[in-house]
Amino acid sequence: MADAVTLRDITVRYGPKVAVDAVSLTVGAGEVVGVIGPNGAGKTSLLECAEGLRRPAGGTVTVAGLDPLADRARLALVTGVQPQHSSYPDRARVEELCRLYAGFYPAPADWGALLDEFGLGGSRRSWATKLSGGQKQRLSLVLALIGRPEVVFLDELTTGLDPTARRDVWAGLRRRNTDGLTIVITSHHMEEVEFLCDRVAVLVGGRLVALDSVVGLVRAHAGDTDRLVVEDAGPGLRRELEAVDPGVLVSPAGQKLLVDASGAARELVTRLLAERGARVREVPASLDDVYLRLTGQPSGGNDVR
Ligand SMILES: Nc1ncnc2c1ncn2[C@@H]1O[C@H](COP(=O)(O)OP(=O)(O)OP(=O)(O)O)[C@@H](O)[C@H]1O
Repeated sequence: MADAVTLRDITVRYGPKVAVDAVSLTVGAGEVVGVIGPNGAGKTSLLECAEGLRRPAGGTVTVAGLDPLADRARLALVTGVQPQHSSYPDRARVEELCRLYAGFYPAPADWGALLDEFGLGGSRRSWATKLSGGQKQRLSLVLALIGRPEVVFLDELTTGLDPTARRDVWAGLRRRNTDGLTIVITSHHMEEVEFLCDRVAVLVGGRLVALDSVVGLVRAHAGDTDRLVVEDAGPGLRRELEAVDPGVLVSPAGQKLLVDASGAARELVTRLLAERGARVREVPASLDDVYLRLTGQPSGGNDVR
């Protein structure tokens, strides 16, 4: 697989602050790569170097065989960018923006169909600035896709989108990826990254601390953190479980309890649950667990699957 994006030893500085510290990352043509990490980890700064929006203090970048800064005009024809925050002119309707963007490219996509696909068909005549946060986010995705790019950079892809819209966006990107689109996303939603990404780069404090498939990351960093789901937990069971050991974490999830326990505490928990006749199943460790391990903080997602 040829590389669509090559970032080699990229360093970004803001004054004395090192925001990205010698990060190397390649993205194969047709691959989907996610960049995750806490706020301020350097994800946007790194992407901006690939998008031709920022000159790194050190390192080299190639995107679709081009130098993003020297070949910016050509790069714009083959890449699409969904920035983290979009701002639109005050008096521009959605359809006017689409028409304007379509005019930049030699063979643009059918933007009416794109608007329909991403749930904006009824908003064609709306002022872009008056759209809701989630609608603005979807418009910026439509604008990123209008030029039929080879590579897209999507910064916080579905932040602010309702669950149905998120799934529509994922499905739309999956279809395009099947047709060859290379996708680089940043996201704080681990479920999204698990669903979409072939490989995941984890940034912490500007450094690349891990890069692998989700399965590889889980195996390397969270192999011993399978969780227990207790079905139909009776009253009082949560307190009993928490009393087993201070290291036991119990979260309520509807009628269920989600239990994190390892080592000796896990054995005690398992015995207690057997004594109480609880129905228990194991959920494999997930990217959430990897994130927690590598960053020391929860990702915000804690779904029982
Ligand atoms: N224009 C700027 N001037 C000065 N410092 C900046 C600038 N942009 C980013 N930073 C700093 O660089 C670091 C990395 O920021 P960046 O936006 O790349 O992180 P991020 O991982 O994308 O964060 P988030 O998840 O919050 O979007 C942060 O400490 C941030 O405060």
